[in-house]
Amino acid sequence: MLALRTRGLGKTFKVKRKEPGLRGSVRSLLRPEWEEKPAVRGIDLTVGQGETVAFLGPNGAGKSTTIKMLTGILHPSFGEAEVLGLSPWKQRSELAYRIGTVFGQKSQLWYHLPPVDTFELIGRVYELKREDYARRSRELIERFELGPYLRTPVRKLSLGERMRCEIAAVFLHRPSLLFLDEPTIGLDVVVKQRIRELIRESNRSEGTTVVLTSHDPTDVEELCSRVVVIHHGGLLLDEPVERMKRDVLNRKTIRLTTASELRESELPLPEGTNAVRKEGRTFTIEVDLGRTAVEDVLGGWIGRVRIEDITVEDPPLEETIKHIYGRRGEKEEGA
Ligand SMILES: Nc1ncnc2c1ncn2[C@@H]1O[C@H](COP(=O)(O)OP(=O)(O)OP(=O)(O)O)[C@@H](O)[C@H]1O
Repeated sequence: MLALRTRGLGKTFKVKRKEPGLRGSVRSLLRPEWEEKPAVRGIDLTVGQGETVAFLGPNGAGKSTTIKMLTGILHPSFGEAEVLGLSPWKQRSELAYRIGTVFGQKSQLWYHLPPVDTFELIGRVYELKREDYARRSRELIERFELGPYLRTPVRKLSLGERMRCEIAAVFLHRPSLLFLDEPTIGLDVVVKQRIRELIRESNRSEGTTVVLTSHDPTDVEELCSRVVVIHHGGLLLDEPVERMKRDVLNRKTIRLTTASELRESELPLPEGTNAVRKEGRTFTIEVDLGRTAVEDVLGGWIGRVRIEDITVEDPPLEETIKHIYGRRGEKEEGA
């Protein structure tokens, strides 16, 4: 069964054209001129029930606009969408009973109230039967280990504690489709891991469909089986995470600061590595894990290079997307 399907879904915003300077501001106030700004350029997408899909793209790519159309917040300019068999903008309140949304940057809990009060409120808004609400909230409080924070006003909770409550709250009405927008933003590594486990477990035990946006590659790797990349409002890539990992995430970035000035030619770089930047004494080196291992690269420097500092990181998602974009461009040119 399909959780959602879109055909040629798009949104064009009408924005005021503004000329520079004070005179321009006054003119656009008195005699505004409008221009069309395409945000989403016609997306075809299907997501099956129970799938876990990462929805990625650089800032301004059109992710939020797409999610807002799929949740009925925005009316599209063209195209069609069906979410759980409903039209999001025509049957918005019906849909609200069946989906859940978490925005990492915005809280749905009442700031001055303890989470337990918001839970009660959500139970009433979604018209859950008393005994059903009691059973479900008990189960979630246990699973998310919320006991210690339940009666503390939200304003006094740490970000990690609050996010656990946020995610538990969204599961109260048993949504069959979850939209998670940056659910682990700003959290420390341990809390991020716990949040991911809880989302994964809900997907496994309740078959909840998950559509996630995140700038953290670990969220994508650990939570999703499929990745959809949007760029300049259009679909760029739609493939299993495994394949993307093999092709693109199979890289690490090493940042090496040497204790003394070193020319690029003096740094031993084995096959499968590529020095992409040198700023002062800091080199940025990309490692293709399919061709060499990070420890072999580091091993080649020990005793030969005086090292002041070294870090090993995943390439930033923005770079990964640029890499995908480059690869696609090459394919299209070659076609
Ligand atoms: N209400 C609006 N009016 C005019 N333009 C808008 C509006 N909302 C979004 N846009 C524009 O549409 C484009 C897509 O924005 P959107 O917020 O969907 O991107 P995004 O992929 O979610 O980015 P981010 O990762 O930064 O949240 C951007 O160029 C943005 O400036």
